[in-house]
Amino acid sequence: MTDTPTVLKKIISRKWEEIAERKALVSAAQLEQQAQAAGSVRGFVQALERKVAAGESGVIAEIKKASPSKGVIREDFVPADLARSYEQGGAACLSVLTDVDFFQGSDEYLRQARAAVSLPVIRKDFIVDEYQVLEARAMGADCVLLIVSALSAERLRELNEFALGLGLDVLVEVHDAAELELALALPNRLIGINNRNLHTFDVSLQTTYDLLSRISDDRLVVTESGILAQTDVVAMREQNVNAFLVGEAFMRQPDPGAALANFFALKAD
Ligand SMILES: O=P(O)(O)OC[C@@H](O)[C@@H](O)c1c[nH]c2ccccc12
Repeated sequence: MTDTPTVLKKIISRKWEEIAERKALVSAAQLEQQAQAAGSVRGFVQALERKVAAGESGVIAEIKKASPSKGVIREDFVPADLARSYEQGGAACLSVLTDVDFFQGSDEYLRQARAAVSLPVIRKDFIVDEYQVLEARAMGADCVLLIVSALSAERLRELNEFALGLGLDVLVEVHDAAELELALALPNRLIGINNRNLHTFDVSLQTTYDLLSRISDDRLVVTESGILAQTDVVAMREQNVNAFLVGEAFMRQPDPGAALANFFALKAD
């Protein structure tokens, strides 16, 4: 019996080809020099902490043109304008998709977005190799995403250490209890719970609620994907989830930053 490749598996196998193509153009040694020459990082975790400590929501606002499940999400796509709009709307951080083949993203979008604002930025991609972490640091990212379901336990630990060693923050993303165990074995402050299953694309906010009780207060939980309405934000905040990663709901609005401000304009009582 052969397994039907899930979307995540297709993306990962293409990722290895992409890495080989890129290594042929820029060696790891060259990239290391670029990473060393990159300026200082903007504290990604710190920016979220600051919002949450002030009783506000820490919002990671995503710049995403398209996705494999939704196709093109936004036609009018100028990363620097989107970044400024998000900053004005009160985002704590930005997320920029850099995957080319499945999300129509680009490294250049990350550079353009970051240069337009003073917010920290996460490179949103499918990281499986140290080379991509070096790329992230070299292109100016402040944080990287590590998706537990895309990695072995050992690779997760190695890539995490490598990223932290370069001064990057890391958002470790989980989707179920087994993945969460692996994430909790790391010292990281941030735990992302992806409400979207990357194998099937099913989305349920229940994913976050189900995993919450297993996570102690020394972690900062980021609920990711499928936050579509202010009622979702209210429900999450009632469970003491105060950090959010939101893309599509903002990207579909003419003014994404204004949408963010509306979504999160909640009186803390
Ligand atoms: O557009 P949404 O449903 O608000 O989701 C944003 C973000 O969580 C989603 O893009 C995402 C979360 N983890 C990922 C991993 C890879 C690619 C994309 C993602």
